Amino acid sequence: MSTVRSHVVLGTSLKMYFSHARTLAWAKDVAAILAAAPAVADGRVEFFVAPSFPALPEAVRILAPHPVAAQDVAAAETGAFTGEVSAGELAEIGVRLVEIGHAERRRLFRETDAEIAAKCAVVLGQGMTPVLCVGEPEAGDPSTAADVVVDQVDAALSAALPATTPRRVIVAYEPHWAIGAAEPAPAAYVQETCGIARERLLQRYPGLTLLYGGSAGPGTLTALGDAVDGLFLGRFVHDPRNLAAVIDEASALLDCFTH
Ligand SMILES: O=C[C@H](O)COP(=O)(O)O
Repeated sequence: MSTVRSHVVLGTSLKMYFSHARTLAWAKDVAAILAAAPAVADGRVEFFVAPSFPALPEAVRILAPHPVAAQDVAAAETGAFTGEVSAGELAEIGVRLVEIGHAERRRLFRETDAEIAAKCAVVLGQGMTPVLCVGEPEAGDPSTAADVVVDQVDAALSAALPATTPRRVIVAYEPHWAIGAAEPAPAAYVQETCGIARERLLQRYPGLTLLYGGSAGPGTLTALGDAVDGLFLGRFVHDPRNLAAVIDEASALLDCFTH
């Protein structure tokens, strides 16, 4: 497949894997990697990280000017919701993106489409970018998977984002069965699913950025070609050297296109 791209978006969630100390040490290593990458400096490769809530303020400071994301947010704007964190407070401390509807939140915490839609609305209301996670629970065929993706995106965004609003939205396509696996979903499956879904979604969400997530790492971006705008990474960049390898790979793909 040809690689036609001018910009790559890479993000990662640390989920609940790291201690506070390890998160900050990892963020410092990553800040150094980003500072040394020309394609990051000139904006062709964009990178965001979603650490746990307590690490957010320090991560914002360490990784600046690169954006930091929260892994979740309250569906309500404010009030008596013990244990929740509001979109307003996240924006106040410098968070710029918020992950919403991850497979683990849908499955383990029974998060519903209505809650996910409400979270998207409060995040957009605060001027932040939702990183909306979607994907089918079980492996099937790409056309059925694309239906799930389109339905989940519509359920999350159609009320909060009128069709004419060119607001940036990041959709992370993560087949649930490929998360925490030994390897990503087969490239041909992802390419076909994303191709069908993107065509249907772009008409309604012109600011759409489509990422692939699920056991992604070095080699995934090259395998996927131009089917996605980037990757939502997990375990395989816990070692910062692997993140450096993915950034190098993204830079090489961009160089192929621009030279
Ligand atoms: O948030 C990231 C995704 O769920 C992927 O995680 P993973 O690469 O560890 O499977």
